[in-house]
Amino acid sequence: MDIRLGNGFDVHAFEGGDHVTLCGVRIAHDQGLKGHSDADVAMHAVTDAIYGALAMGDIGQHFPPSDPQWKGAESHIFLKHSVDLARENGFAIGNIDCTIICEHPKIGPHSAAMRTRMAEITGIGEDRISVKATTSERLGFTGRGEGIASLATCTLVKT
Ligand SMILES: Nc1ccn([C@@H]2O[C@H](COP(=O)(O)O)[C@@H](O)[C@H]2O)c(=O)n1
Ligand SMILES: C[C@@]1(CO)OP(=O)(O)OP(=O)(O)OC[C@H]1O
Repeated sequence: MDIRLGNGFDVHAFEGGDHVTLCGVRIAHDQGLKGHSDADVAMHAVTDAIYGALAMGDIGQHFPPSDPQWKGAESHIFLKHSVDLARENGFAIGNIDCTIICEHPKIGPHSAAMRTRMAEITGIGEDRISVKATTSERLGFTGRGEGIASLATCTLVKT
């Protein structure tokens, strides 16, 4: 069986605002995330994990931050592109595991909605999608509340 493993990592800084979007779910917050797109740091990490498993570059190569077309874009566009690319190359997504690193907002109350939204976009079952969170114990840039980091892993299985 041909199984591919991919990983992704992304960081976005906080700026002024009243919400963040994580895994496609809008969460009210006293700050927003800075980015060319909607700055969905978690969905970007998942997207990069899929590109990584395919050995087909990264999100910035497919959607350059210099391209005004992607200004304010919703990140489901990027995730869907990576999923379509996987299918076109004969792969199905086995599973996705995403970790969000921040002190605030608390992710736990939103993780079910995040899994549901990612299942809608990827077309795989929620039982194959994990969204977890951790603080960094107040250490480093996430610990100081300067931004949010996210890690993701995925497997692709040859169909
Ligand atoms: N932004 C966050 C961070 C953490 N959680 C949940 O709290 C648990 C404990 O976090 P520690 O960093 O102290 O290990 C963690 O396992 C998550 O369940 C969260 O929901 N949102
Ligand atoms: C997503 C893109 C789209 O222009 O912009 P950003 O929202 O800044 O996000 P980043 O994680 O820096 O990835 C680069 C770009 O592909």
